[in-house]
Amino acid sequence: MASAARTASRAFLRSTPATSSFRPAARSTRFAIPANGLRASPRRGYASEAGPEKSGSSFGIWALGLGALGGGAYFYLNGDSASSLNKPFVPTQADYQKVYDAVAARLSDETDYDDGSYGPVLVRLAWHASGTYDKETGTGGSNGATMRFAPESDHGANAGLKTARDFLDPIKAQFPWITYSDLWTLAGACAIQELGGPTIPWRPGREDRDVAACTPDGRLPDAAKDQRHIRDIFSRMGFDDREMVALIGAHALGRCHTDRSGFDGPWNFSPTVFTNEFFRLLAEENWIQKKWNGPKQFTDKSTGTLMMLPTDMALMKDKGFKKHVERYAKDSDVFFKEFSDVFVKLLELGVPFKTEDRFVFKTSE
Ligand code: HEM
Repeated sequence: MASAARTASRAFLRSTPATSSFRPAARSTRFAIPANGLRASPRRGYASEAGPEKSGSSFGIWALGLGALGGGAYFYLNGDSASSLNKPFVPTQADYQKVYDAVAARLSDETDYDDGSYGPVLVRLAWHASGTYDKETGTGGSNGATMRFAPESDHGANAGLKTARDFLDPIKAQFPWITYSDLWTLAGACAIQELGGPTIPWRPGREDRDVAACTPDGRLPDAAKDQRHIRDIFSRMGFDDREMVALIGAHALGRCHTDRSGFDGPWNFSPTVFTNEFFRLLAEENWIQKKWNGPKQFTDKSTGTLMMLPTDMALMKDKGFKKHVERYAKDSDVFFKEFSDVFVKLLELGVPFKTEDRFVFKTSE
């Protein structure tokens, strides 16, 4: 069970600040909130829960009206249990919450993997799907889910992500109306929330694209490099120093695998709980180069069981980055807030949304 994994993992925490369990008060609301962060009235915006299934013969007019309004309606003509044959299916916030719940349930059921959760690899899938964005050309980003296809699936940086894609296949089969690109990003938001992180307001609207939209290799960061490389890669996506550091704080979750990246080990003692431990350890531990027959990485002097990548260490070498590492190490609430904002931005890069409203999913108990 994910909650059991969480409990076990929390026991590993050495000195997580009390504030690390911070959750914004809005996390349990099911209301849509607009992109500017202000709360909107319930059921406003993207799609009404009173869907067209109920409108019978007026469907044609209804659908035309929706199209004219650019309402982002989806038409799913076969197979969903909720919609009878040949009637359109327009997903509502409640439908996306069902997808969220199914991902959360699967996370909670499938604990016989890595440190007890597929959550970290789902976060990495959402990030690698989105982090190919190039603001100059408008190419890449989460719109398209082109990592389903070679050559993108075979890019070195994406090694191991088939595990995450396969994990989501039964969810896609259960909710065939959702696009892969919406599903992968929704699952990333779900994993952050379910692993104790901040709420990640999310909105639908991504469309799957074909193999022709695959991005060229080399758009994702190379962990062996330095701060210049981090700035090159992340400013191509449109992020500033503060946002770059906040995003890399996702290394609170998961671990490196020798058969994927070549690197080895977790960044902290609670790899299935979202915390600011990555920053605290980066700022406070004594990190030494690991002696091994593998790529250059660093290990903590105290226990020799944790790891940092060269790019993680670069965050402490660079003045512009270091001040944010120290801010986040000191204040978990600030990290949670700024991570949420920038993760939302990452998942939305280059997506031609038709709605301003975002959903805040209810986290499982
Ligand atoms: C300089 C930027 C970054 C570099 C060089 C980098 C590199 C890596 C590497 C080498 C791994 C290990 C992969 C494996 O062996 O399984 C990894 C894992 C991971 N990364 Fe990053 N990463 C970066 C930024 C990010 C960002 C921005 C996020 C999310 C917002 C992220 C989330 C993760 C997660 C959650 C894992 C753990 C996956 C697992 O446990 O399977 N990373 N990263």
